[in-house]
Amino acid sequence: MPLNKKYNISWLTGQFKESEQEARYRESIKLTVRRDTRLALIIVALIFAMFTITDYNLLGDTSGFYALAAMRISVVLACIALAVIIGRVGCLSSRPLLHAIPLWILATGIVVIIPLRPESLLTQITAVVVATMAFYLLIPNVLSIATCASVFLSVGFISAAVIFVDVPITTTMRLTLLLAMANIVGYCALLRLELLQRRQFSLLNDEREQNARLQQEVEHRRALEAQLRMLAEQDALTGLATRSHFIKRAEGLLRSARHDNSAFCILMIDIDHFKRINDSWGHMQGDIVLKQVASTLRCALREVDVIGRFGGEEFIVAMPNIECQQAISVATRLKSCVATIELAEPLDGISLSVTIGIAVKRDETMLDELIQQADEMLYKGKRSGRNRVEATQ
Ligand SMILES: Nc1nc2c(ncn2[C@@H]2O[C@H](COP(=O)(O)OP(=O)(O)OP(=O)(O)O)[C@@H](O)[C@H]2O)c(=O)[nH]1
Repeated sequence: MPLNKKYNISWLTGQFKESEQEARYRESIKLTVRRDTRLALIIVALIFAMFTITDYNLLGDTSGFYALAAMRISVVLACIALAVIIGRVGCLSSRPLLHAIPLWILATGIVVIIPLRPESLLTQITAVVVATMAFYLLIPNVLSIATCASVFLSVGFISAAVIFVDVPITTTMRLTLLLAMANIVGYCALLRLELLQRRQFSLLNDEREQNARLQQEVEHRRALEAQLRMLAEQDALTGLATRSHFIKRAEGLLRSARHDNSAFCILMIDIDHFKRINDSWGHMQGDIVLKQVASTLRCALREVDVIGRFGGEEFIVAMPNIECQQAISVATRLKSCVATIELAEPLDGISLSVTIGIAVKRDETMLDELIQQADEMLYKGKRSGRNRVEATQ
């Protein structure tokens, strides 16, 4: 699809067909238009003022020269005043008719020269052609207004030439043709420029929208990734580490312990007769007990200890820098903490207990061996009557 059609740009005016889109575009070029308008006004004022020298050469110290000079000074002052106002309060690019005031002033100024200096007609023709080009390309404005101002200048100039200089018909026709050509070239050049700028604006907007969508997608994916990571690392019921995440972290602790030749223990903790709670009060109440035991154990451990849910009502702890006797004391404390848990209704009155098996690192013991040893100690404790701590020798 052609870009003009895709972006809804009129091929005749070079503007967006939708007024809102056009307003957005104008807003985006406001600063550039302001800067360019001021610059153009100052340049035009300087050029217009410079012609006073040729006026003096032609007219000398006459009243005609002073009338012309006064007119030139008014135009130059009007241009400078406008440049200052635009610098202070911003330009009127959103109101093209008002924004075109400099064009009307200049066009009128050029046309007024003819009755004041009829003999300079030939020189003025060049000035009108240059001014027409400047109206289209130098002084920023929308195509339709630039065209109106340029046509006003051309028609005004030809009319003044016919009325005040009395040019022959053939010269008038040549002049008309020349100015018509200048207008057509200026119109086509500005139309092309307007189309290109609006296409560029639309492409840039498309790119920005795509980037924003991409950014959203990236953020969404990141959030999903974090959610997945949490699901993989954190047990949904108790908030403790999942079995796989525990193994990963415990491996790291054991590696460091081997490297530093420091102590390391594994504790396997199992709630006693948990099935009875489920059977008597249902799984929902069982879940509440699991959560409470998990948070009690977590709070009773050090920051460096890693605790995970190994499965069902079984928890596992990796403890770095702790010797067997200290581990037994910790396990005994954990047992007491669990025993003091006060359950809410309907479980109030039930006292909980846990059995704990401890395995202590020997020189080259692997993690799975330690877990197995802790498990054996746990079942030794269960067989010996529960609510106990058993450790490898
Ligand atoms: N509510 C709840 N129960 C669970 C969950 N996971 C496992 N269980 C239950 O935990 C119970 C474990 O029972 P057992 O292995 O016989 O152990 P126990 O009753 O604690 O007996 P001992 O360990 O020998 O003292 C079973 O009833 C399982 O259904 C869970 O996520 N929520």
